[in-house]
Amino acid sequence: MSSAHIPGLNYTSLQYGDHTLQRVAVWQFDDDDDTQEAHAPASAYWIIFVHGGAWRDPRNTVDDFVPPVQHMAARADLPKSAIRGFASLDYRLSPHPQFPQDPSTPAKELHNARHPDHIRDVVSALRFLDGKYGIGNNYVLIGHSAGGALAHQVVMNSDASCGWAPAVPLPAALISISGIHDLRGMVARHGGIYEEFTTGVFGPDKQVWDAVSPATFAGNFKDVWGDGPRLVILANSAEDTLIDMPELDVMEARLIADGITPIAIRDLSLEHDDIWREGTQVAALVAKAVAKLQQP
Ligand SMILES: Nc1ccccc1C(=O)C[C@H](N)C(=O)O
Repeated sequence: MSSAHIPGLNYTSLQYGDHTLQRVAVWQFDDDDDTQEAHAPASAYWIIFVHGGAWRDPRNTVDDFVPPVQHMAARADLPKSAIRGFASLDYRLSPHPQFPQDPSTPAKELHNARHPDHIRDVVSALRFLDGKYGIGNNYVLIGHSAGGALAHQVVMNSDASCGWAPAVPLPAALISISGIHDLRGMVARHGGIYEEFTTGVFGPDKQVWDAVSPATFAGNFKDVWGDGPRLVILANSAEDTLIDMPELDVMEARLIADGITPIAIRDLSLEHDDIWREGTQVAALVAKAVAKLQQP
């Protein structure tokens, strides 16, 4: 029994491509079957997670969502009637200097991705889930750290200025936790390892960094998102030593400029990766999003 098995939930691991990392983990309530799916109320949501790890850290996986799912499954304010299922997306990773791979590593296990491979995979995974479960726009997309950049990029992908992959239905709500939103600003403030992974993933051209960064997106978030609730929650922890508050501030200002007022939460607790590892706060943010979406 893997750690991904959670009491009361059915766990499935599915591949959306040939690479071992092109996989999604899905948890559904035990008594759900496809017939009931079809009759789920319109105000029930899929809760979909994109893990972080600077686009490259092999220690971050689909399993990062297990503690939050455990907490969500136990919350009275997230009843089965409000949740269609939980999913966690993996995507191909860039090389990590601390985890070199043997040259004989098969292609389907190699970590040699470069932008836009990561976002293409995330969009492919969403298309795969939509095809299998008919999700449409009825989902809350959560990203942690680099996953926060990827979650915003799912929306940006529908704009002609990006267009990395064929468009997919956009989420009803987006939650970016400790999200990376502005590569140029982040690298200017911290340099070092931040510059190393940014250059490794996106190359050295800062104009490319601006084009891919949610805070400096060439389009307009409200326009590209179209109709729907367009709910955004940005949440950071003051105890996070990897992602600082300006990374949230700049995204909040950007969304307001585009006509979307996000909910900004600056008082999460815990260190960067302890936020998902502990899980309670992620579950609470999802409960907040679902409550907002269900407000008449
Ligand atoms: N998510 C981040 C955000 C900002 C700075 C670093 C990270 C990292 O994930 C570092 C990771 N441990 C790495 O070595 O790739």
